[in-house]
Amino acid sequence: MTAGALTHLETAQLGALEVPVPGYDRSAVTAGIVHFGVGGFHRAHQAMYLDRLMDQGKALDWGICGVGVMAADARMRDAMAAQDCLYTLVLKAPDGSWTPKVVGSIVDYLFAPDDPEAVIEKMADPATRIVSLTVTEGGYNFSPVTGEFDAENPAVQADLAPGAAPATTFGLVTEALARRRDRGVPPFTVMSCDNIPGNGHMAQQVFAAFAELRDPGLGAWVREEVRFPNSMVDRITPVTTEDDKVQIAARFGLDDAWPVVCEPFTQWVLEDQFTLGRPPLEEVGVQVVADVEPYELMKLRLLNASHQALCYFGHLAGYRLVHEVAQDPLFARFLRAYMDDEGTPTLPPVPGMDLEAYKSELIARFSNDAVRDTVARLCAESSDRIPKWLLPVIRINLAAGRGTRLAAAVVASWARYAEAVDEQGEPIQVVDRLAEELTATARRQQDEPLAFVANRRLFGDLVDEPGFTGPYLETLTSLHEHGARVTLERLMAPARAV
Ligand SMILES: NC(=O)c1ccc[n+]([C@@H]2O[C@H](COP(=O)([O-])OP(=O)(O)OC[C@H]3O[C@@H](n4cnc5c(N)ncnc54)[C@H](O)[C@@H]3O)[C@@H](O)[C@H]2O)c1
Ligand SMILES: O=P(O)(O)OC[C@@H](O)[C@@H](O)[C@H](O)[C@H](O)CO
Repeated sequence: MTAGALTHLETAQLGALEVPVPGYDRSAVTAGIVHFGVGGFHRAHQAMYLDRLMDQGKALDWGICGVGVMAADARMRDAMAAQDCLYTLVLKAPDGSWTPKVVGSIVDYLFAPDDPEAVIEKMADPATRIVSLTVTEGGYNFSPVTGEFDAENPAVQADLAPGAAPATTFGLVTEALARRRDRGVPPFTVMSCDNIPGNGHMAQQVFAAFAELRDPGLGAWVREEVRFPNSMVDRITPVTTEDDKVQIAARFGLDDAWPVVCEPFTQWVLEDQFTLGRPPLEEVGVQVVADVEPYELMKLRLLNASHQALCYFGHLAGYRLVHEVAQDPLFARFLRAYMDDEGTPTLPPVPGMDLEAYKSELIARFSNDAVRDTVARLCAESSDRIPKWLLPVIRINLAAGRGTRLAAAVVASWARYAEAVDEQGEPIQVVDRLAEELTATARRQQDEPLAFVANRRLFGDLVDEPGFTGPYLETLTSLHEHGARVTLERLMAPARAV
């Protein structure tokens, strides 16, 4: 198909498209949700669930107004503006089939740096009943060891300065909550959809902490009056590539500035704690439960921790795509061994879940070669991920007197990766807000083997735990002497059946 035959994605062209489009009148949809962090995942997950409801003629007063606060979100602002906030979501199945749908549940997008006041007033509007978040693990601004809000962060300090126009999520949301309180409007619910243990509790803690720094009375009000449901969210959503856009144009004749691609699997487990109601999400497959924690722990310690287990070893072994790693039998055995021997024993019973089937499905999902998720995506921002997903597994197992051999090996693989030079002497681009510090410490470890994990802001007291440092050093030494593949072979010997 030539570029001339493409249909630009916009409202006026919906009738001309051959792919499924919103089956509802978008001009009748009003925003009831303000969402911070409109990236790939939000558009593959929450916005898709709302779109499903709207296709059934429901939840038309639960449209989404997206918000970007980071300078880089200007790109999303422009893409959204150019196509009436419409976008194509493509599910990529392992058999090579692509299932497209034009999603219409996002009806507005505000870029906070352009007009913070518009964002605040949108949230202060009584029509806004939920403010949801996918602002990454780093967006919660808390210490990985103490769990406390980092009030020293310069962006937070700037937002606390008297008379300052808020620029962070904390500043914007808190100002809107303050206006609602002053105007006698009940608060909206703050719904975190990030991969953080106890994401609702964490959101409550950091938003209340920020509000308290602004005004202790407001802090107490936020703690008491605002609801922060916990949730478990799951759908592997890689970064959209230029090739995705080219393929979508070729397969569907669609010119979409920023489509989203993802796996077919999706799961959302949510606590029913909403101050001003919620969309009937259970009607489109969301599991609404009283206690999300078991599901959340299952997902973070099996799926997300396994992602970290595969990415550094995988990169060092020369792989760049996630399915290549997961399809390698040695890696699949390692992942399954981590899940069975170390991840699973830390989990409480998970109601209604068959963990054996869940773990097998995870390996199959990672192996989906259509998704083309990248090892680089999983290696990014490790300092925000490892402390939240993997270190709790190590701590719990140490406290219970169980082994930590495999999880410690994963930490060692991160430490080796952070040296920023691979096994062939080629540079590794470490993407992490702490990259400079991490690489400097990792490069010292040839002489000072525990240098990397001596960073107590990330690892707490683990450096004092022989049950951790023993296997950690064993793997680190092996990585330096024999490389990733041989190290994994040694870790997996004698052979385990997967
Ligand atoms: N991609 C996935 O497979 C997936 C699956 C489940 C959950 N999630 C959750 O969603 C989050 C976002 O993933 P994504 O794939 O959409 O990433 P993305 O990079 O496409 O989007 C992230 C969005 O968060 C914003 N953001 C980043 N830091 C911020 C901060 N400090 N304050 C405010 N906004 C900030 C970015 O500007 C961007 O809009 C993940 O970190 C994770 O917690 C992702
Ligand atoms: O997006 P992050 O930063 O939470 O973590 C990277 C991946 O492990 C994660 O995105 C998974 O793909 C996702 O959690 C699957 O549901």
